[in-house]
Amino acid sequence: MQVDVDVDAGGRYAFTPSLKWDPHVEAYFSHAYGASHFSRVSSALTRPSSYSSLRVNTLKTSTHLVHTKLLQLLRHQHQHPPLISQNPALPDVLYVWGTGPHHPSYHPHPRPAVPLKEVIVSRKCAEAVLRGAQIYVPGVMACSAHVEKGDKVAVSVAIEKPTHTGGWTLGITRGTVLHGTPSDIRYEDRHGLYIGEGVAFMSRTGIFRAKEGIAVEMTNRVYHLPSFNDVLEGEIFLQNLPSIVTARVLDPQPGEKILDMCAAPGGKTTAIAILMKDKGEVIALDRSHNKVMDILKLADEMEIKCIKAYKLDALKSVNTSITDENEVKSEEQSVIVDEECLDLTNLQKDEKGRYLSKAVMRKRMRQMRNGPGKNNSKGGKVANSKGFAPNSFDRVLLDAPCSALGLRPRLFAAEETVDSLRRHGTYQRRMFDRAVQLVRPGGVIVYSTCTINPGENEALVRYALDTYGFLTLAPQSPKIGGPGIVGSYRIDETHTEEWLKESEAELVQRFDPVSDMDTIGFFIAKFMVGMKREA
Ligand SMILES: C[S@@+](CC[C@H](N)C(=O)[O-])C[C@H]1O[C@@H](n2cnc3c(N)ncnc32)[C@H](O)[C@@H]1O
Repeated sequence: MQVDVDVDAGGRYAFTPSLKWDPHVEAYFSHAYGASHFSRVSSALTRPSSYSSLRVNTLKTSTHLVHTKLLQLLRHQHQHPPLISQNPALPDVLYVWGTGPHHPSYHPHPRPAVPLKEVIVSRKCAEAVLRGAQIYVPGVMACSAHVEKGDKVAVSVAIEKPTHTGGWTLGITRGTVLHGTPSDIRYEDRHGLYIGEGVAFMSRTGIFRAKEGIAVEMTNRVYHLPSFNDVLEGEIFLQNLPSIVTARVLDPQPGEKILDMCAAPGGKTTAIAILMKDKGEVIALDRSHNKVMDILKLADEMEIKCIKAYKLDALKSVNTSITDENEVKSEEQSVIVDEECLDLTNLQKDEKGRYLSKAVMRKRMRQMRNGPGKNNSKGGKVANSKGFAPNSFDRVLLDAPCSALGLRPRLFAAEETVDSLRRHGTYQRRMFDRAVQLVRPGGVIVYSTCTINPGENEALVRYALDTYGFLTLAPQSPKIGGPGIVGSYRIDETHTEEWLKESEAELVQRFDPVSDMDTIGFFIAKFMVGMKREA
């Protein structure tokens, strides 16, 4: 009989990650948070939250009913089912509690002195595994020789390292053989980066030959978070607590017209529509075709009718030349055409019988090809929009694309520099300008991000209030997060980034990964729009 043995000499098989930052970014964040608090934030980011929050689709069911169904399901699946709890401030939300960190014991090879069988996964794969996922084929980078289906394997993570040219790389050729000895690739680097033990679902050869599928099923994890794939589809949505709060802060009312400027995959869009009891109009934009498809799919699953999703660059969302602000330009019908299979040697004719040049033929094919191809587009119908007339929305949500430095668990952050963080800020200000144009006087704008970077949060609020005299910060309900950051930071001789004034700090919500709420890092600001004057 094989026994669990703690093979962990010297903490090699522990999980004790530490997040590396660009030194200038670290200095900037240490100034904003204080060095010791930032060090705790940095460490909290490497762990998943201790619970998953589920938002109930109250159009289809009730929180009580979902609670009962989940209890049954979890009791059926687990010997010690996870705890489920509720927050009185958020009646449509259930928390399902995970456990960890655990210290798995790894099974040694049956023959003494033969090293453990091991698998190294990519950093992104490991982050998903820490959130409860299994290991899929593309995530495996290296594997011991002779791993067979059913073998137990110790799973560690390879994290990016700097290249000579200033970039970052995992530095492992996919398919590398591991010997379990110090001569192995990244042997020292993986010390303290073991995320658990699993059972190989395929042999080593299968793992590197297959294109998809589960490669390793995790059986013994550092963190246990229940997975809700395909569970109560359409009735629940797995969503971070601050995102749930954001939709409530927007406070959409039935019958209103709402714009969600950066909407995919539709978590907040659907939350907004449910709060409106599916009455009114929620316009959801995203610039990616596939992501608009995701919004439509989610709305369909949840049986929500009031959402209209369009593929549109939010920077081009203001159209001063149209009066019918919902006018739709065209519908892209999915046609799957594989360019490589089309014979470009046979010249084709246009509608008037003229021969087309190869360049025109290629362009036409590209336009037709919505199936999986070079643009990776999913098949399906997505509407384009010409944009919307100024002042045409009661409320606008700008859940901006951002550096995402609040997302957890995160095992690598050093790719962001002070310059790249500033570029996010510039992009967000341009988007915010469009939000200001599109909302009606008397309306509301909510701005949110999932980053801990004050340059994308408090600095945006400073820009908004200093640029648009008709905007004021509005109190938020529910208020679960903490205050914003007050002060400024001198980035260089020519540029100082200004954050909030004392009187403004309590009006925004900052979700701190270190706080008792144990959430992702997140920021919400709510603006009331007065009578508009030119900025
Ligand atoms: C933070 S995510 C939005 C998450 C979403 N609000 C939710 O809660 O499910 C940001 C989204 O902005 C989209 N995006 C980025 N730039 C954009 C642009 N210029 N116009 C429209 N969408 C954009 C990205 O494709 C991404 O889906």
